[in-house]
Amino acid sequence: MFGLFTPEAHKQRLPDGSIDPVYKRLRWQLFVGIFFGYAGYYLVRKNFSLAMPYLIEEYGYSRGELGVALAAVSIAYGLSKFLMGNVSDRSNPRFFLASGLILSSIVMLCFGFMPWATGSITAMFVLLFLNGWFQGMGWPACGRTMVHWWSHKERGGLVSVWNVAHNVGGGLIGPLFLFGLWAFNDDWRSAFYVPAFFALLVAGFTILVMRDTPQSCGLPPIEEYKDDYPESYDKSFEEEMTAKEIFFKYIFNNKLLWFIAIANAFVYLIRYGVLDWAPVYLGEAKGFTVDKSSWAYFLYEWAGIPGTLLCGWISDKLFKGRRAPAGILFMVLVTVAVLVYWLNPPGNPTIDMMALISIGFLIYGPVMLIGLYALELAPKKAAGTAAGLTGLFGYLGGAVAANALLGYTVDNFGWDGGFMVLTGSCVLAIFFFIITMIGEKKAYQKQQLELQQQNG
Ligand SMILES: O=P(O)(O)OC[C@H](O)CO
Repeated sequence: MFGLFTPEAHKQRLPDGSIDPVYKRLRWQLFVGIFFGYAGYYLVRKNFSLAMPYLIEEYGYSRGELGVALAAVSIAYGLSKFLMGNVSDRSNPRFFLASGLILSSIVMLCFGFMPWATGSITAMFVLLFLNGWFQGMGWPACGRTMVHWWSHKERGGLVSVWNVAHNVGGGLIGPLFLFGLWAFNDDWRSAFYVPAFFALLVAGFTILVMRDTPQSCGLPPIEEYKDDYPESYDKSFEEEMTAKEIFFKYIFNNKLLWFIAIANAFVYLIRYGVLDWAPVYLGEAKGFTVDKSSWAYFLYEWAGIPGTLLCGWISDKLFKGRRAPAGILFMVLVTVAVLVYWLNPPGNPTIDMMALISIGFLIYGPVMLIGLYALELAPKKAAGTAAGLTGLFGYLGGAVAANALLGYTVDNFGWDGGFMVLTGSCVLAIFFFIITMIGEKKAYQKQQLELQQQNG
């Protein structure tokens, strides 16, 4: 199986006249592959929550027990995005992306068709852990494709458009579940097998459309094609690296990467803290009914789409490709929206909804920027591992804390305590973005100085 992942050998360069049309066609084809591929991953990542009410009713599991099982996804995903990210940096994304999706779908088919799979918390924990692990194969494979096929200057716009794939996939699981209930006589297990079926179709599609590097298709590297070279670029950027080289040369000693990874932990605490607790908070503290809070949940996800696109555009155009200032701007606005969501007295549901939608609109921009920035902070053969490090912090630090720490805080200190944690996270995320911005400026000045010295 691992032979399947081996990066494809470079092919003889195509004649000059074919390079432009082939590059253009393949870039469209690959974008469709990674967009639908990653949306497919979310179909089989977030669907377990839909089955939870039925698991509570039929099997008598407590919320706490299911919460522990669910935490397995975040723990495994955080570890895997980093470790499988490193494997992905040395693998052909055509098969790597599809393999993770197929394996994740198989786990969901087990939940759908094997009664033992939902028969105990241990079985669910193990299966969800496996699912989280396979899920970690998606982002890095898409990242590898983006850094090999789009040049540095193009990536702000590209990554922000690609990034909305996860909102599209995450938003589709609700309607798919309704379709499953309608098509399969109200069988709630369709929450597992219907998205798994669609995810398998997507996996087949990605195998058809995905390719490895431009050189494996007889094309020049993207830097040459677009005449857009990163400052430190040299020929060695085109050679595949060993795991040791990636970790020790480009990841562990990369200070800016560590700062954005820590910022990501706080950003993810807000992303999942607000999202996962929205139905409970709105019901308990603001008197929302279930259907209203489900809508709020859906709108939070889809508001992220225009917000992400706007953030990418602002970062590229207003801040000339610098990521940290756009991150700071959006996080300051997130803080304001979190304060409104917290302090708005009960009885003003429109303001609550507006605040929640604003958080959804604003938070996915920084989420995207951190992923994009990670891709930019390492050479392209180490990009997946770099993004993986931010995922490790985001999920092991942020998402797990969003469930466990927030739940514990709300139990012991009420919603005011919970919102103090969320507001503190906003402030800390901004703080780490500021440190990154200072580092970003220093690195830029150093590069300019080196360039001046080289030129004369
Ligand atoms: O939370 P992840 O790892 O699925 O990433 C979501 C977004 O794509 C981040 O850029």
